[in-house]
Amino acid sequence: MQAKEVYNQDMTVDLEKGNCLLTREERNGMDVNSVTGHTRITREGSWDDLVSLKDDRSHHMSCCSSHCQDSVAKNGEAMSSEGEMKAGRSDNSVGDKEKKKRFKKPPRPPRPPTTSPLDPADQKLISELSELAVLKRARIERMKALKKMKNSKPASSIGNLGSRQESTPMAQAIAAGHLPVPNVQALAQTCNGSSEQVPERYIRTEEATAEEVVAGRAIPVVDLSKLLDLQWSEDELAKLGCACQLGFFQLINHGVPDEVVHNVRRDIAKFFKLPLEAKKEYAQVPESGGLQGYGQAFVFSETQKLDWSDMLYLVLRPMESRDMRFWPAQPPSFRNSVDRYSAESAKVVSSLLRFMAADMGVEPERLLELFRGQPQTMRVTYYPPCRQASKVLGLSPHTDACALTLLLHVNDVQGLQIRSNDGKWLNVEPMDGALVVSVGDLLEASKSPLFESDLPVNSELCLLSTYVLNLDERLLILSNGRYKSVEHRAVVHPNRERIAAALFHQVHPTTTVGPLPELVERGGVSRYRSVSHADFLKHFFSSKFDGRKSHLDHYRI
Ligand SMILES: O=C(O)CCC(=O)C(=O)O
Ligand SMILES: [Fe+2]
Repeated sequence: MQAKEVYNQDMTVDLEKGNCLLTREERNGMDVNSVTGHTRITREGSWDDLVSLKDDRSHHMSCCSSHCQDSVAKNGEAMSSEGEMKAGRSDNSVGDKEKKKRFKKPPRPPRPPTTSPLDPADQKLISELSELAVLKRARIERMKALKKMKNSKPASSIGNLGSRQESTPMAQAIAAGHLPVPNVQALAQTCNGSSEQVPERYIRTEEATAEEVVAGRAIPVVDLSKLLDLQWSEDELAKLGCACQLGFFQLINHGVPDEVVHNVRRDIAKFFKLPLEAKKEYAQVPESGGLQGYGQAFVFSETQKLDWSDMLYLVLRPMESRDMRFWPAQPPSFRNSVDRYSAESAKVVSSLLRFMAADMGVEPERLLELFRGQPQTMRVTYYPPCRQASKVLGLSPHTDACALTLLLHVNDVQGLQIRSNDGKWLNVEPMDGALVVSVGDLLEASKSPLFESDLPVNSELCLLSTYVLNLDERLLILSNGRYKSVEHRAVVHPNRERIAAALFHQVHPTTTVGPLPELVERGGVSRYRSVSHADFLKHFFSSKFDGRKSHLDHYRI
């Protein structure tokens, strides 16, 4: 069964075509952005907001406009030069208007009806020209942006990051200063196609071989359609509660349409198949220590061991935080596919949070308020095959510094492993049609001595849990002390590439994470220090992945 809800429409921007309509969706009192073929910009405000939103994005909208593509269809060269003219148009806008008045084009004669379509060779040529034109436009945009960045101060002045976004993941990563490292996909081609050994910096003998890996123990399965169905809801809620205590589960019947999943998988896979130079159009900007874009992250020293993977990291929500310079325009449907998947996933997360609130005995609306704007980022990780697969790691052990992660296996290659209580690694098999959900650091609570007893968990006990969020002076509990953020890592396959897309869901930037004073007052044990969400992210982005030690334990008292 699919989750169905009624939406009110407000505003839609089609990134591929540059059309702008108004759509707004509300779902159970919370903004939920969703599209069917369009990118939707959901804002509290009005048309004025829409106008001010145009700034950076307008380049992309115009460069990818249907008008532009039309020109390509007729003349590829004309397309690129028109694109370049557009780039410089703003300076001469008055003159242009005058010219337009004087040289008003006569109306086009009606097109004769065409019965015979172009032959396949012509069509292929047209589509190749169109792709080239889009690539060229993207390169121009990127060069302009780089130039702008070089001339401006590093960090806070990058792209469309304003002061309001100081605590976004992107801003934190910029402040952290990640070091650039070689492209692993290219390195893998060299190593796999010859007898060349994998460079020493990738050899992880101690982790990769010393710890035991067990297969065959499945993680829990939660059915969202059952949660939404009164007949099954109670039983399924109990399952969800248990699953969150374990920290990882497979979510089936999640309601994300098959077509949306299919498209995003297809386009992500296509992006990583592009030649290196084309992917680099969207590279991170090392000069500024940026995290967004194509590259790697979490490398802070020249001697640090490196992961056998490349990534594409994008801020997806709130929509005004998007920096389209880093969003691939190849394949042409990439942006639309990611946007639709982002919107559908945000809906899934809202549903899950409601049920989690019910499981914790917390008012759903108050919990959802912490997630307003639905902050969401995406890390797509590409793990090339490696002849010495057992000696490298695709992604070092870590916990996710967010509230909830939705992981999509872009292809069917297994590689995710989670740390079990006995310290062994468990393989997580991708399940057809499922999303892997994991509890992040923000939803974790330390084990309070109270919860080690057999007392039932209810809202009174929630007050005694150790991890809470303080929003605008009001204390709200995010976890009732039961949920767990589990350490996990990714291994690589000896002869198959693997791709996984993780969507991280954060709380609103103004939120403060910290222990509940009542806990201390009532003689409980406070296990974590209070910290602003901004500092929480800052620390996450400035430490290398090192299991739980790297981040969550930093806040333990
Ligand atoms: O590739 C995977 O399966 C895991 C990815 C992951 O843990 C992450 O991106 O945080
Ligand atoms: Fe992760």
